[in-house]
Amino acid sequence: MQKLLVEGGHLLNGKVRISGAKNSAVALLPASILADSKVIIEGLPDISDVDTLGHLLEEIGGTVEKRGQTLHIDPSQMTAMPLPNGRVKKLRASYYFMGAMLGRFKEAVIGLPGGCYLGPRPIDQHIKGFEALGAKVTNEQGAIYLRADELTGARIYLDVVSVGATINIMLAAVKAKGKTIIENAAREPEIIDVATLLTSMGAKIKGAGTDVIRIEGVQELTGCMHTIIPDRIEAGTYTIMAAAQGEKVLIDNVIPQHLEPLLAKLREMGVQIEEGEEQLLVHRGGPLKSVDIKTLVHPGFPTDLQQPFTALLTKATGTSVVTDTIYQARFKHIDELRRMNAQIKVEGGSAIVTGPVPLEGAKVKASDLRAGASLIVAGLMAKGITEITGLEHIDRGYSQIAEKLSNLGAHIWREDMTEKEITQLQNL
Ligand SMILES: CC(=O)N[C@H]1[C@@H](OP(=O)(O)OP(=O)(O)OC[C@H]2O[C@@H](n3ccc(=O)[nH]c3=O)[C@H](O)[C@@H]2O)O[C@H](CO)[C@@H](O)[C@@H]1O
Ligand SMILES: C=C(OP(=O)(O)O)C(=O)O
Repeated sequence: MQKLLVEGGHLLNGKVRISGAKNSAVALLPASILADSKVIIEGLPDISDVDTLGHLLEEIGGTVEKRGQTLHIDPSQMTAMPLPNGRVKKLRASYYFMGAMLGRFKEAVIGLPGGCYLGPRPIDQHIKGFEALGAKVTNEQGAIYLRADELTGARIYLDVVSVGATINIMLAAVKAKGKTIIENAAREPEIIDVATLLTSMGAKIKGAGTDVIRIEGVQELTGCMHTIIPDRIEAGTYTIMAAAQGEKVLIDNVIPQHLEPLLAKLREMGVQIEEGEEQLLVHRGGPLKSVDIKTLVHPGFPTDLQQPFTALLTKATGTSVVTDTIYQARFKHIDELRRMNAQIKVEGGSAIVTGPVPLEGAKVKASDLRAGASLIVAGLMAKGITEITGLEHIDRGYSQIAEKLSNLGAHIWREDMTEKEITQLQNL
């Protein structure tokens, strides 16, 4: 087991290249199940969620070959192998095996997913969608059993705007008989990316990226090649790091339009940002001003950037109010930031940040992926050394984060934990 050490106070300079999007990758890999021949996905991030999904594809009989950042997936020999336990629990996106296996085999057994604990994360809208398409769905001892004699297109109105439900229903519907309409669909760029892959495979999908998606079922889907979009949350995280501790940082391989709500807030704080076609240049400016943020469904401020942004707000002058309307309890990073001297209180479902305060290095634990990013942002600014444990969360979603930050001039490195430290951590 390892920990991450960050010696704060060093200015960031230079260029960082953004990897492929985690939340696309984790849907694109399961989508390959629907094809009858080889699917090639280029530009994948080097993260443990991708490795885990690759192993799950192998568990059901697929052949998965990694060549650099490209995966060659041969789904032709896959079967409806039940996956009630094991790796499915290591991440959230294993739920996409439900839609993809139901679409191909008309049956699936998938254990309830894991992923970041951000308060309750129900999947009732996924199940409502599968049932509307004709599947019988039961929950037996923590695994979801799905079976259909035939899948038939349906009109499905999502009661909650959900990324996972939108993609999962698309996966199940592309081979259903007739037309499916998903209303009140989520509009994230990752949904468009998955629809692009499915369309290259032969699916007929219109409206991905809007709140009404229309799918005309087809009988066969074939192999294809697809290049993933850049990770807007990773790009946003580095933009926040540059605002926190950068001198002149170029963020490369980014689609600036995907980051508009973040960029607007950073500019409101006084951060100088230049936008190129696929790049952002973040300059060191004067003192930062406090701002309020409220996370919303896309295209609002993304919940996945709330935690790293909260760390940046400790540097801003004044009081900032952070409200997460997607995950009201996504505040596990706050106690850890407080250990580093941050002045933040959670009141009435919002975090209230008072700044500026000089942060101090401390021993802290990442409770989830973006809490980890938040602690790294804080560690870069803090006086002294910050020791971060819980790296398994950070590694789910950030490709080579220590290497990328070291290249920008940060003093950050991994160390093996001693037996004593591991025992102490397990007893926490
Ligand atoms: C793998 C992946 O892509 N993860 C992202 C995805 O998660 P995920 O797909 O799990 O998130 P959803 O968009 O489904 O969740 C949005 C909200 O809807 C609620 N809900 C969702 C489904 C459902 O059936 N019932 C229900 O009530 C959730 O509890 C949450 O409050 O979108 C989240 C919101 O942008 C991001 O934080 C995650 O990074
Ligand atoms: C919450 C996240 O991921 P997941 O849905 O995979 O747990 C995230 O990426 O911030």
